[in-house]
Amino acid sequence: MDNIKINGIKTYAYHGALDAERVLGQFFITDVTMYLDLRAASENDDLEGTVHYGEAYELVEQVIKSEPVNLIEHLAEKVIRALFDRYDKILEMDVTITKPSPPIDGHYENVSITLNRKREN
Ligand SMILES: Nc1nc2c(c(=O)[nH]1)N=C([C@H](O)[C@@H](O)CO)CN2
Repeated sequence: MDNIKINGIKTYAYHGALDAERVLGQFFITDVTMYLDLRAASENDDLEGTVHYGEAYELVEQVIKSEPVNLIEHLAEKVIRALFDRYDKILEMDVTITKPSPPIDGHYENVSITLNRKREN
């Protein structure tokens, strides 16, 4: 299916299950893939037939900067709900949230979760 991706949205926020994460904060990286029919936009060269990725970006940032939650899974669910509510055209979505530097000892690149959701209504 056609899709629009917004990659590597980097936001400083205070999510996390640990007290230290709520106090110090950290960066969160969000990647969004929105699946929708882009034939109207690609054939008619018209922004009305698609999702304005600049506006979608701002909505995602707004959600990530909103009140802290424990899990990045829950944060991703909030991003998905906000985008589905705002844009009827989106039929399916993948949202990945990455913590580049979580407070976990060890040698690894980062941690991330991905949710895939299809519109239900
Ligand atoms: N599956 C998850 N596991 C953990 C999360 C999370 O969001 N999803 N979060 C934490 C802490 O907040 C982490 O950053 C460090 O302990 C732990 N595990």
